[in-house]
Amino acid sequence: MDLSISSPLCGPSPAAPAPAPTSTLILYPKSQIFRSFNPRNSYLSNPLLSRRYFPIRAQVSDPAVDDGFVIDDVPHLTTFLPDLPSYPNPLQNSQAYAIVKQTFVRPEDVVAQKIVVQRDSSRGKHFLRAGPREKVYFTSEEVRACIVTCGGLCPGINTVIREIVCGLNYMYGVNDILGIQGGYRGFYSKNTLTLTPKVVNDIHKRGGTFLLTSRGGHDTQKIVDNIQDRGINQVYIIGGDGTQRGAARIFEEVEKRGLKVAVAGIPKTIDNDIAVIDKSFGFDTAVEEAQRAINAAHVEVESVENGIGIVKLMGRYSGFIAMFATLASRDVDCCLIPESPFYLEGKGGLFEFIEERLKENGHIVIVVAEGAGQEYLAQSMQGIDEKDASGNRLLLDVGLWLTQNIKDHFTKERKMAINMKYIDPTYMIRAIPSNASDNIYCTLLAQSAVHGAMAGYTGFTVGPVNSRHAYIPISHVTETQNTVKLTDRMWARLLASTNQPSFLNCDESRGGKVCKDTIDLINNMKITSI
Ligand SMILES: Nc1ncnc2c1ncn2[C@@H]1O[C@H](COP(=O)(O)OP(=O)(O)OP(=O)(O)O)[C@@H](O)[C@H]1O
Ligand SMILES: O=P(O)(O)OC[C@H]1O[C@](O)(CO)[C@@H](O)[C@@H]1O
Ligand SMILES: [Mg+2]
Repeated sequence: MDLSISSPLCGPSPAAPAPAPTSTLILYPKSQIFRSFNPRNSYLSNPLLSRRYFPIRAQVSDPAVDDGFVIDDVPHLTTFLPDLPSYPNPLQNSQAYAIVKQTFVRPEDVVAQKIVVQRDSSRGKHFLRAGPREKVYFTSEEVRACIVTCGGLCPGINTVIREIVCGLNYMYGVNDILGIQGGYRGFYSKNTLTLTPKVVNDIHKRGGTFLLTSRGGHDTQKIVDNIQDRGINQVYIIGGDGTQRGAARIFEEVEKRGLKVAVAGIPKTIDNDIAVIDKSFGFDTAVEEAQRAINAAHVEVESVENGIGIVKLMGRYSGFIAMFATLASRDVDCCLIPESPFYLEGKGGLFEFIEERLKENGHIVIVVAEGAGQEYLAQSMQGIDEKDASGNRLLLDVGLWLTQNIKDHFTKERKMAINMKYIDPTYMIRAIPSNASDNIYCTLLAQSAVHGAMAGYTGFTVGPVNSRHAYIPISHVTETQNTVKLTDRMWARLLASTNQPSFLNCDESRGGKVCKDTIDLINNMKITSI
């Protein structure tokens, strides 16, 4: 099979290398795009304009080729429906876009994942820039779109719903939009809602999700059967890492059945545990709301003698909310997160630190992410191995455990009078409407998703990469979870701001196993000093 490509843009390219077992890499002259494509569609007129390749993760196989410019491309409907007609984007007649210098994103516009580079560093991974394209693959009349929200709540979900509806209607003249109620199971167990700009007009002022949500219930076959039976051809899926994994299953089944259905994922989670994107929507609102709880705790404990305030925040596996809320507040003496084990007893332990702070300031505020210390708790509590309907581990309540242990230690062992205040605002910080900046973020996300689906992209998650919205292959968003890196400067900033113990120099007698895991982790990162 002749894999050489003649591309008018850059002249005859060097013969492509022998095809790799899974995908073939086409090497273009310097600074051109490296793409991989499925040998099935080996003919490419001009890869910058043609969509006829199967974009799998591109990898540069020949370091001699130079700058390692790689695109992590997203699937397009014409990948498996090669004869789909395209149409001029109606935005070219839109008065709103009339004076925009460059209305449409060019096919070669990409967003770099790495922006801190050295002169000779590899250019690395790039994603397609989000935004309207010159050509669309749906007429306004043929679009039958649906929106579904899954998983835990997060500020801004209703704004995303609203802006998908308004974006489809105002920008693309789409009038047939369905709301799937109650998460994934709603596809096959609930009636749909008809969504119009009027119906969703003010939902962004309320927290929660206008469409209801759920966990569990993802039955790919039943969901795609329902999409097919209802004649739905655009699916907007708002949810976290679990939801995006479900969206990837739906995309794969749609492609297997050869259906003209664009599947667009919009990442959502209060925990900010989704990889690749800068941060998830609603996160800033949640951090802002957490300030109220931390401030209340600080006021309470500084008004009494030996006041000990504990505030538990969301964060099942990732401690971003606790970390950023601590950094924003500056009234926090110690921040405990799932990624950084801690221990209570003995030298360097939490009890020792609390006593020092009480002597020094007369009060202390501790912020703890709900997922912190779970292994440690399990050693002293009847560990539960229960999971929620989606398979997420159910947590032991670290807030109450910590409160009880601190109270016992100081009143019974140290015979010290303390004033303990425990505040648990977890659900309060995720059930509120999004703030102004998150509302704007949600609007950009929704519009990017609409532009992408109308342009025929599918199997993508949309989100900001270095502040520029991009289309990311869903599978790459769910490959890893976004967690706080103890070796990052941000965590160092936190430790410097609270001056809390690092809890890394402990021995076997005091939960040494937990700390040993951390030391192993740090050693594996080849960190020479703590
Ligand atoms: N691996 C998977 N494959 C298919 N569907 C999945 C998968 N993981 C989760 N889901 C489905 O996605 C939906 C939401 O998942 P989950 O409850 O884990 O919340 P989430 O999307 O991770 O959001 P959050 O973390 O913010 O609560 C559920 O309906 C669940 O059944
Ligand atoms: O929404 P549920 O089922 O109560 O689960 C709570 C979990 O959801 C999240 O808010 C998001 O995953 C976690 O922070 C929290 O642990
Ligand atoms: Mg999740």
